[in-house]
Amino acid sequence: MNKTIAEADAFCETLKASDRSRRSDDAQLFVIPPFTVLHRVAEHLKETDVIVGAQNAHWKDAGAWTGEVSVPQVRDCGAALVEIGHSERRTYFNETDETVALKTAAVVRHGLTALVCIGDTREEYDAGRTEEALERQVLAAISEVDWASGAKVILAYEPVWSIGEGGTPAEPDFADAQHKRIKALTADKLGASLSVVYGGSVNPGNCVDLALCEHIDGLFIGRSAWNADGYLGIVADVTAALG
Ligand SMILES: O=C(COP(=O)(O)O)[C@@H](O)CO
Repeated sequence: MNKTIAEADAFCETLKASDRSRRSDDAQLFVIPPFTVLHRVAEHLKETDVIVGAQNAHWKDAGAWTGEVSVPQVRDCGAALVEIGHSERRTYFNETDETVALKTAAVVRHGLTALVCIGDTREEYDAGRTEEALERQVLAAISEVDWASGAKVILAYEPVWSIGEGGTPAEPDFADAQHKRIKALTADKLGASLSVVYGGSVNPGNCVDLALCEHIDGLFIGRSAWNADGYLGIVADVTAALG
């Protein structure tokens, strides 16, 4: 719940003016703005290589669901990707493993990429139940998807204890171990592993160490990327380190 229209415009202008040669052709950038600026940001960035996504979508295509927004609607606004199951949605808006499963299937059904967030709470982490929590969420997220249709699903490991103000960044080795397990689990269930990106207090000081981890396929950045220069700085550092 950040950015006015004017602020989103300024962010996009900086992104468009950025020196493309400072990053590798392999770098895939994405931004996931609020609904209020989704169409505008998608228009701004449509001639660029930056993917634009929505922060949520309902599992039904249309109907009497006042206040909700559907996958066809966000696709109509220019979204190519939809984030599902962020921990704040799970904590404050009663998002469950079941609704995450329905939403993930809806995103895939419409040909968009589902970016599904999973993560252990502080209590689960302290109790040594990280693996169990992640396995439960992964199995739920993939359970309703029609995998025969060329489904595009990316997982985001976002430890709840690492997100936002007061969050503790995960140690790269710890995050890498979770990613390794998640990838092995998806390979076992689907025949090929899903990509897994890491999110939670990613910042200029830890981005390279995280990105260099063998099983971390990308970074999902909040506060350190709200400012376009901060975002581009991390992209430049990471792509330089990855060669
Ligand atoms: O919530 C996220 C991480 O936020 P940070 O501010 O980087 O901790 C993730 O979903 C990216 O928005």
